[in-house]
Amino acid sequence: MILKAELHCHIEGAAAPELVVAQARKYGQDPSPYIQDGSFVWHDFTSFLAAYDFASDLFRTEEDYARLADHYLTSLARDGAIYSEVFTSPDHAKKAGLSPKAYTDALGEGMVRAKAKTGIEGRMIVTGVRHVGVEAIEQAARFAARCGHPLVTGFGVAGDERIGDFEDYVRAFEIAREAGLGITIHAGELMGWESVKAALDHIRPSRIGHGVRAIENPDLVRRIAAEGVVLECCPGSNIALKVFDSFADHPFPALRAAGCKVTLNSDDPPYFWTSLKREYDIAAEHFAMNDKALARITRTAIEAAFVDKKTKAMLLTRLDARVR
Ligand SMILES: Nc1ncnc2[nH]cnc12
Ligand SMILES: [Zn+2]
Repeated sequence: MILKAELHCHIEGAAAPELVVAQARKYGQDPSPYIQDGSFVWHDFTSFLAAYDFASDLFRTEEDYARLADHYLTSLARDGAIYSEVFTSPDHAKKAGLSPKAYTDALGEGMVRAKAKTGIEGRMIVTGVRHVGVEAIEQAARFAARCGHPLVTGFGVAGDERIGDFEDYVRAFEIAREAGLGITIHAGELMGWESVKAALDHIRPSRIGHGVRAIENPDLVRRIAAEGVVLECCPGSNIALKVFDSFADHPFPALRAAGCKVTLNSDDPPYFWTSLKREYDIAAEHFAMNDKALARITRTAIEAAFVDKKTKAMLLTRLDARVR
């Protein structure tokens, strides 16, 4: 099995429908508007967010979150992943009455449990959510900067890209950068190349969440390649959300051929009927990538990981031992 690494997965969005149904039962909620026949139901980005928020609101206690992280990382490890970064969302936990610290500690506990069973290394990227607002994003950055949790190594912004301006997030990212956190921001998913350019100009991230619509501007593609910005690509998500019509139309191969650093990620796997393993399978089937090329994708992800040098070296050694 090819060893894998993931940089872009929202932990609330990784909750399998069976787990969400069990949580709904636990809290006396009816999941049927959002889950039917064991599958999430939505039809566009707005209704996807509604299903996502419904499911997220069913994780309320520390044990709920510990189990969620343990469940997801353990399943990733079974699919050959040796490293996982997940986006965390203190705003979701706050709604359930859990402090950002209790929420983060709980997810960290789940990661420790998964590592004990499988060896998978996990890290957390605290995210602010665009459609919650600028003040909440800055609060999330301040929390990320001062929480001191050893597994919190990054800060990012996700949410509805159609809302808000990149300039508005500069302060939040400065707080995070000053604290030594890795920086990534969603751009070029729901919006076009201008959004990716604005993210680069204003936020100066080392990685972009998605970024795939940079393909609309060849100068921008050249800039991404020249600056070595890493793209957290999520092809299965993009097709499910109709960002592109089909895998044949997906720019992953073109971006890679242009010298951009690309990685493979699942985003919100059960919502998009995917998994990290399926993303690698998609790349093999639709982008004609052989095992060696896929191992190079894993290497790119580990090299771009928000993780200490010693752990990074250990992960690369594990990868190289398998590739040889
Ligand atoms: N695909 C996505 N884009 C933006 N924000 C998200 N939050 C969860 N999934 C997301
Ligand atoms: Zn995402």
